[in-house]
Amino acid sequence: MAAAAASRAVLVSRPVTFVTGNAKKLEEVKSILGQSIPFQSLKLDLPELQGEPEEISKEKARLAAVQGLPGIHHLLCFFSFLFIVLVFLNDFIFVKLLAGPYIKWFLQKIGHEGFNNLLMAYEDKSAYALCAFSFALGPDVEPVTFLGKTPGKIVPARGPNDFGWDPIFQPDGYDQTYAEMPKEEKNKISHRSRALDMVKSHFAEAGYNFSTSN
Ligand SMILES: O=c1nc[nH]c2c1ncn2[C@H]1C[C@H](O)[C@@H](COP(=O)(O)OP(=O)(O)OP(=O)(O)O)O1
Ligand SMILES: [Mg+2]
Repeated sequence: MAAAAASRAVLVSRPVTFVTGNAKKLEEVKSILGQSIPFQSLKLDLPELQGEPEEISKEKARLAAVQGLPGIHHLLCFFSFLFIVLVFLNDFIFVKLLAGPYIKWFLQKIGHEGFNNLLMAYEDKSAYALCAFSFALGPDVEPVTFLGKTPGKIVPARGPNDFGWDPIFQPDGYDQTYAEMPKEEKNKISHRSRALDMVKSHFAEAGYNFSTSN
């Protein structure tokens, strides 16, 4: 009883460590979470892995726990991984492999226009934005993963060009791209906020009462 209370006290007195090198992601996480989960950020140079989103996310969390938090098992470690996957009725495999985990390189190499050109041959421009958070309690604990998804389509770039593929992604039910939307609006419906909702529920169910820490 006392031991359980003690270990919980350790948990609640530690902020979650959110591992990312991307300032824009961090900015969004800050405004989505507000005061609900105290966190600190850590920039680690992790390999950009390939494979299925959930597996990539889990493996990166595991690597972060080993690399960034050696021996500190009770510190919470978090990793975010996000990408966009284009889905076409008949070309699912092709397009999924084309973008998805490789979105970062695609953007660097071909840009927004290149993406649109690539899709010129297809009538269906549907896409979805996916966010995966994996939460590792330590290097030897299997990480838990939370996925958030927002469906939409790829359009010619509109809006400020200050965050990745925001200008070419228009969520379903909106006539603005992510980039054109006010930040609060994007944060209400984004893949990232949907994944963070699940993270919050998980912490609430597990009884981590972060608000009473420190
Ligand atoms: O909401 C978003 N709206 C627009 N673009 C976005 C979003 N979220 C990620 N992105 C971009 C950043 C990067 O070009 C690629 C994901 O790659 P990804 O490895 O997850 O990001 P990153 O390397 O910049 O940061 P990290 O240190 O967390 O790995 O999609
Ligand atoms: Mg990355």
